[in-house]
Amino acid sequence: MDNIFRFADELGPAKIIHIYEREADLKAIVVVDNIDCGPAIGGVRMATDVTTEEVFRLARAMTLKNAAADLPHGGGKSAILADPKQPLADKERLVRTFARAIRDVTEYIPGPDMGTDEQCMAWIKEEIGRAVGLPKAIGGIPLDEIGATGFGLSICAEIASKFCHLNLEGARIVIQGFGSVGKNAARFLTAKGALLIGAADSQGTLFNPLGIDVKQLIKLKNSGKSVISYPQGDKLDRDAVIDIECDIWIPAARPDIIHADNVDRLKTQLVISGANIPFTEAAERICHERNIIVVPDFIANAGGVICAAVEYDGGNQTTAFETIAKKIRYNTTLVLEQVAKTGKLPRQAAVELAQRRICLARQDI
Ligand SMILES: NC(=O)c1ccc[n+]([C@@H]2O[C@H](COP(=O)([O-])OP(=O)(O)OC[C@H]3O[C@@H](n4cnc5c(N)ncnc54)[C@H](O)[C@@H]3O)[C@@H](O)[C@H]2O)c1
Repeated sequence: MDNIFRFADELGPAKIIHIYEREADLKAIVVVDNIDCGPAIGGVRMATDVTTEEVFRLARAMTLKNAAADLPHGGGKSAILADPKQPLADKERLVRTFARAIRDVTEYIPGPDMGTDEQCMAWIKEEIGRAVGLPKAIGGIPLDEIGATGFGLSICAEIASKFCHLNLEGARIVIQGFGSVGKNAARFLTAKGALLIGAADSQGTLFNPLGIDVKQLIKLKNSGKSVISYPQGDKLDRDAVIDIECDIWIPAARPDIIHADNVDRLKTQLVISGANIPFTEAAERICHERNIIVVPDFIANAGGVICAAVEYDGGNQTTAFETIAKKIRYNTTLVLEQVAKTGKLPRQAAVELAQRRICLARQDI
């Protein structure tokens, strides 16, 4: 038989639950990884092909992200094994059945993730009284609409740029992935004086060394078009975004985009990780050796979950922005100071920061 305790280590996971509800044909996995800092917050993913191992890895990432952000929350994640594009009435039935099935797992607070949205969270909240990432009408802070994660990335870039003697005013930025995270990172960074010179989506790359009008590009994207429909500038293929020389490169698309075989193509001083695990371990190490600072995902992109935690605590949008700025400013400084002092990899310094906070929380129990 499979070793069901194969993931167990000093942090968790506290619980792995497999749910099968025959009548609704619900198949789901819940991993509550660590609750030393408080009840676990983590998204509900809906996809047909998620494995227990993947849910565990995502839950562990939330443990580190929430602890690093010093939130009163542990890490968890869940998955409903189903097609997220099924008819809405069927999706609602499934999500509500899932909610009722986790009613007593009170140490897990569900949030939105790939394949679920604020409407799904509203159904869960109605069933069991707990969920984050809710619609505005029922007290939620619309984190994608306000650009919570992109805002956090801009704060992170502001601090990190000082560690590579870069002036954000006039800094050339390139963004891979122009969705919710990428668009808002561009919006907040250009408001601080940076110049967007490259942006890519799944259709291709737009390059304009003179600068791209971010408002116009966002309007174009929101109307359903690709970045390559922007009138001025060169239109290149999708992965050409990796080759554009710039000061700050922001991955905001998918995991494992930069690896040992393509990392040498990057010509930048600073990487602010918007996507989750956009660089492989080897690529992060190579960047470190080449003096390119790569700020780890769970430090840079914590804006969304910080916003969710503020919402859970009854706060509003203003409090969310203030809290994101304060926490990301503080953590980016702590991590990069450690790197400068010890020569450690930024990810190692960030993991140690998260682990220290979990240890402290344990002592308080
Ligand atoms: N939304 C959040 O608040 C949040 C928080 C933390 C982490 N993340 C992570 O950030 C990433 C982006 O999230 P999002 O919410 O912006 O998603 P999104 O779906 O809104 O946008 C993704 C964008 O990436 C583009 N893309 C996909 N594959 C690409 C490729 N190979 N090359 C270039 N562009 C590509 C898509 O065309 C799209 O423009 C994901 O990895 C997500 O897990 C999101």
